Amino acid sequence: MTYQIQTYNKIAEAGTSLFRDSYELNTAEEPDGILLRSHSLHDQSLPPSLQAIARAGAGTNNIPLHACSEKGIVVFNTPGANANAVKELVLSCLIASARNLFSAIRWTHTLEGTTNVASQVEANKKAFIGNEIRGKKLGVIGLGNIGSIVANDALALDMDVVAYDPFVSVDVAWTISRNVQRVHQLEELLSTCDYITIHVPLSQKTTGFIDKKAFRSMKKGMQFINFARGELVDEQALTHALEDGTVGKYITDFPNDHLFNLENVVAIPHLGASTTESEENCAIMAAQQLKVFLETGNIRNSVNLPNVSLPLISPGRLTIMHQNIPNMVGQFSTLLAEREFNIADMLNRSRGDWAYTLIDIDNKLTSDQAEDILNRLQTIKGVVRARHLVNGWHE
Ligand SMILES: NC(=O)C1=CN([C@@H]2O[C@H](COP(=O)(O)OP(=O)(O)OC[C@H]3O[C@@H](n4cnc5c(N)ncnc54)[C@H](O)[C@@H]3O)[C@@H](O)[C@H]2O)C=CC1
Ligand SMILES: O=C(O)CCC(=O)C(=O)O
Repeated sequence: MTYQIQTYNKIAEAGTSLFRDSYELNTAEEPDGILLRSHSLHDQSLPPSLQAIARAGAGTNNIPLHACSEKGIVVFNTPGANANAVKELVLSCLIASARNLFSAIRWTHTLEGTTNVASQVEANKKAFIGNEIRGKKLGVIGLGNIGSIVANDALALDMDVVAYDPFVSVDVAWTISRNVQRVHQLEELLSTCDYITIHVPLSQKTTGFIDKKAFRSMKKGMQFINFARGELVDEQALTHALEDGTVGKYITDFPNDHLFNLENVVAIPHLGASTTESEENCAIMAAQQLKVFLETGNIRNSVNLPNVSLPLISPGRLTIMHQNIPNMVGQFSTLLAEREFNIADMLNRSRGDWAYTLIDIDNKLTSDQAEDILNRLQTIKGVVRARHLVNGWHE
C-alpha cells in the first residue's frame, strides 16, 4: 500500500522526510492526505480519495471544517508547536512599540546620504521618546498555547497582566501563574489596559470580535497587538479608533491594502511562526499525526474528531467515521456477526455531531470480504467513511 501526500506551502524537511517507504509526496492528483500551512482550501475541491488534512500550525480557518466532516476527512493541527515563536515576536513587538522603535528606525534611514548624521540623530531623537513596559498593564485575550505563555512571560517583565478566556482548558490553566488576573467580562480588560494582545482562533463566532463597542471601551492611546488573525478585528471600527486616537498603535501580522493607508499601523508579513524551530516542530508533529492516522486509524490533535488511541494488534481494523447518533455501534457489530467475524477490540468516541469507531477483528479478511464489509458499512445511514487497515505484522 502506498499513501499519496500532497503538500502546500514550505513545509520543513524535518517533517516531509518522515514520509518514507510506503509514501509518495506530491505525485498524485488524488491524495490520501494533505499537509499544509496557510494555503486556503476553501475554494478547492476535496477529492474523494482524501482521508486527512494536517495543518502544520494552529489556525485551521483556511480549511473548510464542516465540509471535511461531511466528507469523512479528519483535520489535524499542531497545538503549541509554534507557540514559543509567536510569544517571542509578540513580546519583542510590545517592547519595540513602547519604545517607538518602528518609526525611529524608519526615520533613521531617511538620513542616509545626508551630512552630520550623528548630530541630526542627537537633535531629533526626542521625537521618539518611548515608555517602559514595567508596571504597565497588559491584557491578554485568549489564554491558549500562545496567550498563556505571553501572560506568564509578561509578568516576568514586571507588567501587570489581566486575561480573558471563558473557555480556558484545564491543562493550560495549570500552567498559568496565579499573578495573572483573570477577568470574566471582556469590558473589564479593555477599559484598563495600556496594551492588549489577542490570541483567539478565527471562526464564525469570533469574526469581528473586536468591534466598535470594544474599541469604545478601550483606554485612549492604548496599543493593540494582533498576531491571531486580521478578521478578528472589525476594520471600520479599527479605522475610527486609530483616527480618534483610541488606538495609539495597531501592530498586526496580517497586513492588507486598507491598513497601508492608516497612520500608526505596524504591519508584519505573517512572521509569527516563522522560525526554523517552529517550522520544524509543526512539520514533524503534523507529519507524525497524519502517518499514525493513515497507518493505524488512531487520532491525536484533530479539530473535528475526538482523540482515539487503540494499539493495532489484530490482523485487521475497521475505522468508521459517522454521525453521533444512536444505534451505530449496534449496526456495525450486527453486520460483522452476520458474517461470523469476531470483534477482538473496539473503541467508540464522539465529539459534537461526529463520532469515530475502531473495530479490530480476529479474522484476516480477504480483499473481497473487506470490500463487501466496507460497501455495507457505507450504506448505513450516518456513516461518512469506512476504511479497512491491514496489520503488517500479520502479513
Ligand atoms: N501569526 C502567526 O503566525 C500565528 C497565529 N496563530 C493564531 O493564533 C491563534 C491562537 O493560537 P493558540 O494559542 O496556539 O491556540 P489555542 O487553541 O491553544 O488557544 C486559543 C484560546 O482562545 C480561547 N478562545 C476561544 N474563543 C474565545 C473567545 N471568544 N474569547 C476569549 N478566548 C477565546 C480558547 O479558549 C483557547 O484557550 C490561532 O488560532 C491562530 O489563528 C497561531 C500561531 C501562529
Ligand atoms: O505557517 C505559518 O507561518 C502561519 C502560522 C499560523 O498562522 C498558525 O499556526 O495559525
